[in-house]
Amino acid sequence: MEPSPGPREESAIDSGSSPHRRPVRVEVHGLSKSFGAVRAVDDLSFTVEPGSITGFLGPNGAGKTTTLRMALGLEQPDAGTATFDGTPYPDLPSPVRTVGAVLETAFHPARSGRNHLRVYCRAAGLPVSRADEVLSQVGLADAGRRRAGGYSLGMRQRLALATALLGDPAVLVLDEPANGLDPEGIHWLRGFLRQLAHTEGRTVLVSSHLLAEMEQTADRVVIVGAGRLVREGSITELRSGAQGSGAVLVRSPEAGRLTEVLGAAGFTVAPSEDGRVTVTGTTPDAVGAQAFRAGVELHELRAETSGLEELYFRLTAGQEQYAAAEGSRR
Ligand SMILES: Nc1ncnc2c1ncn2[C@@H]1O[C@H](COP(=O)(O)OP(=O)(O)OP(=O)(O)O)[C@@H](O)[C@H]1O
Repeated sequence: MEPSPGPREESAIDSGSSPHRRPVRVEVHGLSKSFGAVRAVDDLSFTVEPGSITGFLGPNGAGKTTTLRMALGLEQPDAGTATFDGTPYPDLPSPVRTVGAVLETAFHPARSGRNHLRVYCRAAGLPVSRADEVLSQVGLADAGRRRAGGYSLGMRQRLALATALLGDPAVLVLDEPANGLDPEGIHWLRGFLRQLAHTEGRTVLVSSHLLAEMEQTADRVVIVGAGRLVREGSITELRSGAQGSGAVLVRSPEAGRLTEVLGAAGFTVAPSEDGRVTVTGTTPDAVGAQAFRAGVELHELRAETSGLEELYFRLTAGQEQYAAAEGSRR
């Protein structure tokens, strides 16, 4: 958890639908960062829209944390910008009210969760009454008075979320918030993030290296590998291959001619012996249109639906980066 001190403001904040909170769009443009020979983030651009959950997906070492740290002004980029409605984090007039972040969870073990939050309130110039409000928001109203050192991992994650929510921010940036949560905790987190994004209209950016988790939580995903953008789009688009992300499976009694027609039209075609043809980098609509134009009979035409996990691995294959001394960084 990173402190995000802002200017002193003592006005009251309501959770839920605060009048001061307006939708904020996050824009990352051409962001790059190297650590020695490691290009952690490489000319990365994407956007995060209000009212939805965007999953920031990539294998270990893909550059997710570095990107989030740069967006929050904790790391200086070599090039590029990350802005919140056009303003970089360090220039926001009231950062704590605009962006809440959970990057790593560190608490003073002897301090109660409530005290931890009250310290943050004072540092950020927020009314200390916010501590109790956010504790009940994350379901820690009772546990808030106990020592944070005795909290379970799930409770720590909730406390971290509560800290991020103190300023009732329009944007939430969460780095692997489901790490170590049990299935019940993950279920709770999913519902909570949906409430924040879909009901309250906040902009939610959540990083993860697990596609399965994001598939159930996120509306959109930004997939990175080796610091570069490999795919950006909605889960539905990814799943259906509507953006040309997946493979299209076609079956035809004229597979040979179909292969020729599609090949001539510039598609990447892989015929198999049983009359099936796999076309990559396109959509069922485009393949169907070509076949129709050429008068080729089709018996089956569908997006490869089972392959989201496979697609993710394919997109990010071999793109993990491992630092020479992984344990010694940061
Ligand atoms: N402070 C640093 N010094 C040196 N190398 C770093 C530093 N921070 C990150 N790196 C390297 O940059 C690359 C990207 O790391 P980063 O932590 O951003 O990836 P990530 O996608 O968040 O991975 P993970 O899911 O493992 O947290 C890795 O090779 C990492 O070792």
